[in-house]
Parts: sequence; structure tokens; C-alpha cells
Amino acid sequence: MSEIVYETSNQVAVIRINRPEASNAVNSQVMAELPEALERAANDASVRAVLITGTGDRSFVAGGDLKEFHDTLHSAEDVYKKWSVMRQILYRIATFNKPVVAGLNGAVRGGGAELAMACHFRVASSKASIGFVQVKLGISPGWGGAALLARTVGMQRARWLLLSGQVLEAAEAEGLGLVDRVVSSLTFMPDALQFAGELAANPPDAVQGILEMMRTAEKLDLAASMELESRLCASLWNSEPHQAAIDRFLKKRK
Ligand SMILES: CCC(=O)SCCNC(=O)CCNC(=O)[C@H](O)C(C)(C)COP(=O)(O)OP(=O)(O)OC[C@H]1O[C@@H](n2cnc3c(N)ncnc32)[C@H](O)[C@@H]1OP(=O)(O)O
Repeated sequence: MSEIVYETSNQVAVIRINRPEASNAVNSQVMAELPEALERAANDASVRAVLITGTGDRSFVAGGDLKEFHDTLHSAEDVYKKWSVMRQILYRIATFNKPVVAGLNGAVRGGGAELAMACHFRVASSKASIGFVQVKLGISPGWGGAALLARTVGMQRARWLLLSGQVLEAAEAEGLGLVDRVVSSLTFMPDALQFAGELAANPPDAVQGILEMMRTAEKLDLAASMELESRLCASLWNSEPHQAAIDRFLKKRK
């Protein structure tokens, strides 16, 4: 692997897009290596959460590599095929069965914002800025990021962000619900790892079950989604982590 760095820290897999000279823009090589890194994290039982970030403190991901893709993608069909690969990667992240956190260490633009939206959570450095700037370039999001954005912040806010191309500072993005936590740029990586680590510390069957339930619930009516919740809790009732938690609770009271 060269343009993606894969490391683990406690129970967190850190997947780092490593093209600082190109503001970590996604090129074909990143698109080839990112799925390998994700499957490595999926298949390692000791990994309980994933943090996706970029190298350095200037950019998370500056979108698609405008240099490569303008040299290589000529027809609408070329673009559709290429973007379909990236869309499937984003879908894999959005439906991952371990929590995935985007560590927004700097500028997040265009496709970079789409990638961030595919993650379940976003932790931003106080110096990060986020913009769905595709409209300024006369295009639209193409990797599935608009659908993911609307599911996170609602259709009206999504429409505004996508049509204005406005670049938001981290604090403003947090106010809109686009970012879950803003941390100091000076302690970005330890703080992002701590955020992911807190998710990793919870029992994996419960975490996986809740992720899956929330995803399925989006497609169900209220009664069915509430019923699914009862079934999930029932299936976790006799699990070892729940029994151990109850034992701890009862012992404290003796
Ligand atoms: C798939 C469709 C899309 O994603 S459309 C959206 C495409 N992205 C953009 O329009 C963002 C363009 N980039 C920028 O606005 C800035 O470079 C940002 C990301 C804010 C970083 O600014 P700053 O830290 O000052 O760095 P810089 O501008 O000097 O850039 C450093 C080197 O990175 C490169 N870079 C930047 N973005 C891309 C990109 N998307 N594709 C390819 N290369 C990119 C710059 O060209 C620069 O490299 P060089 O010094 O010119 O060799």
C-alpha cells in the first residue's frame, strides 16, 4: 500500500489517505487501495472502530483528483463508471458494521465532503473547513454524498449546502449537525482517536446490532422499526457482556 496508510491504535484502525502533495485528493490509486484497507479492518476482530483521515494538517480530502480525472475521463460514461466505483466504496463505509469516524484534519472539499458524509461520525479540527463546492465547478456530487448529506442534516439544509457551495468553518458545521465534535487543532489526532476509542470500547454485538437496526429503520414504518428494536434488545439479553454488566450492577448493591 502506498497512498493509503493503515495502522491500528488500541482497537481503532486508522486509515489515512496519504497524498499531502495533492491535498489528499482521491485518485485511482486511492480508489484501488481504500477497499483493501476497509476489508482489513472489517476482518480483524480486534478492530472495533475505524478512523478515516488525511495526512498532515491542511487537508482531509480535497475531493477527486482534478488533474488525473480531467486527463482521463472524457465521456459521461467514463465519469459514470469511475464514480460508480467510488459510490460503492462510500456505500460500503455507510453500511460498515463497525463505527466509522471521519477525522477532518483540514480542508474538506467536494468529494472529500461526500466521503466524510459516508462515515457514521465526523470529528473536526478547529481549523477544518467543509464545502460541497461541486456546484461552483459546474457539476454535482457524484459519489452518493448528496443522499448521505440529506439523511444527516435534512433535505432543506442539504439543498442549501449543495446549491450554495458555501464553505463552512468547523464550528458552523457543528451547529448544522454536519460535524459531531470540534476539537483543538493542536490535539486533533489524540482527540479523534479518543472519540473513536469510546465507540470501540462498547460491546461489539450491541454496537453492530444498533448500527444495523438504525440503517434498517430508515426503510421501515414506525411500528415496524419499533418492533425491530424490541427484537434486537431481546437477542442481546443473554449475551455475555449484558450478563457481566448485570453481575457488576448487582454486586455493587450487596
Ligand atoms: C469529484 C469531484 C470533486 O471532488 S469536485 C471538488 C474538487 N475539489 C476542489 O475544488 C478543491 C480544490 N482545492 C482547494 O480548494 C485547495 O487546494 C484546498 C483543498 C482548500 C487546500 O488549499 P491549500 O492548503 O492552500 O493548498 P493548495 O491549494 O496550495 O494545494 C496544495 C496542492 O494540492 C493540489 N490540489 C488541491 N486540490 C486538488 C484536487 N482536488 N485535485 C488535485 N490536486 C489538488 C494543488 O494543486 C496543490 O498542488 P501543486 O502545488 O499545484 O502541485
